[in-house]
Amino acid sequence: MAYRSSGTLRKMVQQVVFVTGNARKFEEMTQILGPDVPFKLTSQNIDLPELQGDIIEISKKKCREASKFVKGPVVVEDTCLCFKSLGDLPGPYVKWFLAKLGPEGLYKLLEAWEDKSATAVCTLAYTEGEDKEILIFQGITEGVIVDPRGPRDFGWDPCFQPVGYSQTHAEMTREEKNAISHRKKAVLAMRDYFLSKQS
Ligand SMILES: O=P(O)(O)OP(=O)(O)OP(=O)(O)OC[C@H]1O[C@@H](n2cnc3c(O)ncnc32)[C@H](O)[C@@H]1O
Ligand SMILES: [Mg+2]
Repeated sequence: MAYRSSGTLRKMVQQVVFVTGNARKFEEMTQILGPDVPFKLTSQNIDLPELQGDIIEISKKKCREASKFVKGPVVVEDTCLCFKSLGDLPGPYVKWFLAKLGPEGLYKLLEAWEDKSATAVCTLAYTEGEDKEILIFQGITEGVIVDPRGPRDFGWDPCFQPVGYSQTHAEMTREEKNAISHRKKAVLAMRDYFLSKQS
């Protein structure tokens, strides 16, 4: 626990460690949460295994692994990109597809398919400790896979264009992406959980 000064009151603030090897995830999560958060978020870079299975199962196992290293409240995130025409693949395996094919290759995977729709799914798994329950918070954004446009500094952002927008995630400013993203929805669900615990 940490103490935070709030006016004349001193409130107990829970420390939560975000275990991730991806600095951009932490950066976005911090920006989405803003300054007034019901917990204090720090990050720890531990190389967790890339697991197989469905997304909830993967996220829970990942959280349990992380909780063995962090003695206290911990959160992990797993992000999927699911192509409707491909039966939701690459899904949780998008990291490897992206590493081998790049955003162009992801777009080309759908060349033969008329339906280019895709779902970005952000799953947060949180636990208070190694032997405690794991809670899941999920955020989903619908989009289409397009010929990549915009900067290449974060994952598959250049080839993901959210429904209702003419820009890819990569072409948006960070604020624009954070205002609508899969990550925003999951992070705010987690924040709401902490707020509800406080009241
Ligand atoms: O240590 P962890 O948190 O697992 O970080 P990671 O980079 O391995 O992340 P994942 O296992 O969740 O794999 C998701 C892949 O999708 C990428 N990715 C995650 N969130 C993204 C986002 O909002 N926009 C674009 N690409 C994203 C990420 O760079 C990975 O290549
Ligand atoms: Mg990973």
